[in-house]
Amino acid sequence: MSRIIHIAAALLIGPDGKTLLVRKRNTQAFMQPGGKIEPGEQPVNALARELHEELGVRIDTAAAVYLGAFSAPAANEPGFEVRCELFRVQVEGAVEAAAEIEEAVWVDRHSHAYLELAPLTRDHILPLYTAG
Ligand SMILES: Nc1nc2c([nH]c(=O)n2[C@H]2C[C@H](O)[C@@H](COP(=O)(O)OP(=O)(O)OP(=O)(O)O)O2)c(=O)[nH]1
Repeated sequence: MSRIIHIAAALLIGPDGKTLLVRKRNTQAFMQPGGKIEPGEQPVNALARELHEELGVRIDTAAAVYLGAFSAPAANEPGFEVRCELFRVQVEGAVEAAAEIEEAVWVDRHSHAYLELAPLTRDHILPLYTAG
């Protein structure tokens, strides 16, 4: 039976409609900003905490739109599945890669073709973004 990692993550949309992907230190694949939900923590609060730690972004949790739960093989932990509570979050100001984020890139519907993507992002979240 596969082991499950529960995360909260963002489909983060910038002022020009592009979406943000991040790559963590010592890893290759780009993925959604976000991270693990701590015991007893509401997913949207986990998301707000992670976005602040990783990108210096403060979000209004009431304005985050819940898009559903999505699962895929975990990118950086072989044998694990990631289960993601996904929220659409609009940001207006600048974002700044911090903590374990090595790189953050804004992509549009066409410009992500050359990036190595985590399965969840590649198979579920970017298709949702592209269709939207
Ligand atoms: N944040 C995030 N993690 C993802 C995505 N896709 C995916 O497979 N994962 C995996 C990578 C990791 O195995 C796990 C998230 O763990 P993490 O270590 O980044 O989370 P965290 O920031 O809470 O870290 P920590 O508390 O363990 O330090 O989920 C995604 O789109 N976003």
